[in-house]
Amino acid sequence: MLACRTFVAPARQCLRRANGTSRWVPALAQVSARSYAVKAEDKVAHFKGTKGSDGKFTVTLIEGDGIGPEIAQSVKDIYSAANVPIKWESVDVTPQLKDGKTVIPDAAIESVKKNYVALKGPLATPIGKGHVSLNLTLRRTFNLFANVRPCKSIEGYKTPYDGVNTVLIRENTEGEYSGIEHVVVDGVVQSIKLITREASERVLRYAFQYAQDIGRTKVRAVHKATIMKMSDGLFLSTAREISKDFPNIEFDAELLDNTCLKMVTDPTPYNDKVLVMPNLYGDILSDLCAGLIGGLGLTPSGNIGDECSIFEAVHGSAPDIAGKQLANPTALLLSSIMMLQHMGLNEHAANIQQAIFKVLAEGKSITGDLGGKAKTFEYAEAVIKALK
Ligand SMILES: NC(=O)C1=CN([C@@H]2O[C@H](COP(=O)(O)OP(=O)(O)OC[C@H]3O[C@@H](n4cnc5c(N)ncnc54)[C@H](O)[C@@H]3O)[C@@H](O)[C@H]2O)C=CC1
Ligand SMILES: O=C(O)CCC(=O)C(=O)O
Ligand SMILES: [Mg+2]
Repeated sequence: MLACRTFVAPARQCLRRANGTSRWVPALAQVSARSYAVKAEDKVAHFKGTKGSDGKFTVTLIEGDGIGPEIAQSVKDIYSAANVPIKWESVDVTPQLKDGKTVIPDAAIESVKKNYVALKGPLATPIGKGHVSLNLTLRRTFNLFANVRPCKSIEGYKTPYDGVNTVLIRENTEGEYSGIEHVVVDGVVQSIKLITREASERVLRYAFQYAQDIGRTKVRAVHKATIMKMSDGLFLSTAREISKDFPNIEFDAELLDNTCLKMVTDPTPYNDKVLVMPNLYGDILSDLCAGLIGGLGLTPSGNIGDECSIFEAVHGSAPDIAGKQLANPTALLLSSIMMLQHMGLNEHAANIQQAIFKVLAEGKSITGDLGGKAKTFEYAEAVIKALK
């Protein structure tokens, strides 16, 4: 296994060939089976950002809508207190119209391209008329083909399920979220679910490699190829093909509805697996998983591409609690920890992570979604006090 030793190594050096095949897959910071910590031997992944003369990395920050600015402020305060060598480059992603299409401002695109990594708060999408999802646009713009969504029980925070530790990888660029819709005739609309072998292969190969890297022995494809025989059928047959390149990983498949039933009955049989699935299923199932461990305030994610990666919480802009200091910043913080691991800043990641878990386990300064009374900033202050 290739492991890059320096942040500035050329990208190709930092990619590894997947089991003798002709394709290269990124060797990403990994969520280990026990924590969000990167596996020691995989310390530095394919991150290419460079340190400035002040010893700091520049990271693009998209604060987002609704609760976004409040939870982003918590991250900034905690990072500053923990002396994380990062300079934030805040960008505005207010959508612009160009040739009738919604686009993200060039300055934001250039910032992510330059820095290779971004932390992103939630962006709201209007229902029906209005701009397209900027979240999906960002993923497509940077070809962030895999959305890694781990979900792990928080020690000391009791839910009906103990020891949940699921890892879900969602195809992130096409499927039901391709955005191809049109009116056929008045009263009849058509929405295209686009599945390509190329995008399926890319995310599937990533999922098998990811399972191997974090020491999981099984990959399960979640699908509805019984109904969507061609589209999910292609995803599934591609999964079967790719699995042959990973003889040490057991591969099987499960229908999505059955997965939902089993997950809410007993999620622990999923702890030795990496689940991989088309876009929409991953979106829905990751909210379901969040519900198993205490809600959306707790679950992080990483949108991974060959070049750039964008880290964000699973949740949205939470307009019902925005502007009231009621939001739980843990999900964005844990996303930022995935980001630090991706950048090879593992000691800083470990320090902030232990502080978060300590505060959550103590339960004295937790936010309302977890049954506590702390405001967003009070929780952040408690995390700062718990830093080493
Ligand atoms: N990746 C992104 O930026 C995403 C954006 N969205 C957008 O967010 C907007 C709102 O969508 P909703 O369906 O309401 O989903 P949501 O995830 O924003 O909220 C669902 C529920 O979870 C709660 N919640 C979410 N995050 C929380 C946190 N950090 N702390 C405490 N409670 C939290 C909310 O208060 C709400 O009750 C929509 O415009 C949607 O398009 C939704 C999901 C992901
Ligand atoms: O872009 C949106 O509005 C929602 C996206 C979403 O739910 C997700 O990525 O989990
Ligand atoms: Mg979602």
